Parts: sequence; C-alpha cells; structure tokens
Amino acid sequence: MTFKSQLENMDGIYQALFSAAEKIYGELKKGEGLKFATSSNESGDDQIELDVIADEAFFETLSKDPYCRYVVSEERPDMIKTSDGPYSVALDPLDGSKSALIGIPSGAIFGVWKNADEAKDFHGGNIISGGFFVFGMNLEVYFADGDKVYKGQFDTDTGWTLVQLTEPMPSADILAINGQMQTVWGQWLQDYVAENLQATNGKKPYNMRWFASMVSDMKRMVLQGGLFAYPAADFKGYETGKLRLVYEAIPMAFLIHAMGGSSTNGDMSLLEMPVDKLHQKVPVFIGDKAKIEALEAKKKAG
Ligand SMILES: O=P(O)(O)OC[C@H]1O[C@](O)(COP(=O)(O)O)[C@@H](O)[C@@H]1O
Ligand SMILES: [Mg+2]
Repeated sequence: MTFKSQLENMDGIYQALFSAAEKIYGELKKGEGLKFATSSNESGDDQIELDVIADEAFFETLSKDPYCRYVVSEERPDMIKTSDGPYSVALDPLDGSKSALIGIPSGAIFGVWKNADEAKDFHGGNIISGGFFVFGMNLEVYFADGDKVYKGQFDTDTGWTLVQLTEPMPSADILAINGQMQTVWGQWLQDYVAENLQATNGKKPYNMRWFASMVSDMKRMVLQGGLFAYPAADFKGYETGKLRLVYEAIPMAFLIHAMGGSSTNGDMSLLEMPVDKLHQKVPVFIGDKAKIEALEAKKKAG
C-alpha cells in the first residue's frame, strides 16, 4: 500500500507507522511478548514484553524516515532525535497492554506534529495527523490526515485497504467510563453520569461500555458515536486522571474533532491545552459535540 497523504512529505512517516504496526500485530498473533516484563515505563506502569517490542518496532521504522525529526513514546523518558526533518511523532506503542494479555483488542496510538522541538510544542495547535491502530480480529487503522479521516484494514496477501470516512460523526448514547473511582469523582460528574444512566420516566439510559482499552473504545466511537471518559478522581495517582495528554488524549481528540466531534478536560478542549511535560496526564472526555457541551455545562454549573 502506498497511502498518498494530502500533507507534504508525510507518506514515508505513514509507511513507517503502518509497517511497524504490521510487525507488532504479527508478534501478537504469534503470542510473543504476552507476559509481564521486569521493567516499568516513565509513568511507573508495569510493562509487558510486547510494550517494549512495540516501542522498538516504531523507533526502528520511523528513525529511517528523513522527514521525521523526533520520536517520543509513552515507554521512554526522553525525546529521541532521528533527523532534521519537519515532523515529530508521539506514540503510545501498545495501548491496552494489560487487556492484550487476556485477548481483548489492544492497539497503538500515534500523532504527528509540525514545529515540535520540546515538550511544550506538542500541543493541539501543532498536530497535523493523529489516530490509532487496532490489534484485534484484524489489523485496522483509524486516523485523520489533516482534515481527512480514514479507516483501513490490513490483509497479509493484498496489504492495506484504506477508505475515507466522509459521513458526520455518529451520535449513539453510549458511555465508556470505568466506574471504579466514582465515589471520588467530582460531584458534578457523579451527577452527570447518574442522570444519563437513569431509566426513570420512560427515558432510555445511555448504554455503558468499557473495554479498558482506549483504542477499542475509540473504534466504537468512530463507528457508532458516544462519550469516552477517563476523569480525574480524588485518589492518589488519579488526581489528573490516567491518560497522557500527548500520547493518548491529543491524537484521539484530533481524530474525533476532524469527524465533527469534540473534546474537553472538563473546562477546555484537549486541543487547546498547554503542554508542560511530555508524560503529563489529563482528564479526558471525547465524544459528539452535544455530549461534550452538556458535560462542560454540568461542570460549570457545579
Ligand atoms: O485500568 P483502567 O482504569 O480501566 O484503564 C484503562 C485505560 O488505560 C489504558 O489501558 C491506557 O494504559 P496503557 O497505555 O498503559 O495500556 C487505556 O487503553 C484504557 O482506556
Ligand atoms: Mg495507552
């Protein structure tokens, strides 16, 4: 497959991302790396061996592309300079790794930024491409190349087939959230969730879905709509949620915004948030515009 990007000199970066994903998916299918490693990553998360394999696969292919300047990863402490090219790539090389251990689809999240030389440059105003691979029944990709959104699937004989998605974002009433910390969420969020899950007065409540694998929850959002939430909680380690702004939140928000959806940290769009640190965590809410507006209004009203 040769994907023709509308963005200048990006074809090689896509090719590098696609071939690394093919390699990782191949290893996963063989059952390689599906056990805990002795290491942990920069955020202190335990790694599985496939986390490390995936991280290395992306670095290997991206470092050969002359237009890729820096590669940064959830699995590494620092930015790695690979050339003087114009683009920098941020990766969650294996998202949902603990789910992969029990056969739930995992994947990889990527974003490409222009003019990114240090952490603060990896904000939503500079991102030009973002999306994710799914390592499930098939190897799939969902991404926005600038303002164009694509869905693709890999076949070992025929390679990648990509189609552009031109329909507006679907808007099913589905809520993807882990209720584990609900008693220590802000009261406004407890109320928002309770209200949308109420079956009283003949109103059908939102459907609850949670894969514990962001790529799988976001695949459902692209295909059906809904609201994905990973909020902050008043509990040690969850003060600003769990997900990372650069490696997970901004690339996913970029894709959903390109489909006509929206995002927020509760107060402002994830694409407007300043970035202080590459590994910074952020409360994440991504979904259709009406749901994000209602959620922000609820928070504002207290
Ligand atoms: O364990 P929880 O709280 O359900 O968290 C699940 C979330 O963590 C993630 O697995 C992210 O963590 P990793 O990137 O380390 O896999 C997301 O894919 C998912 O939405
Ligand atoms: Mg992740």
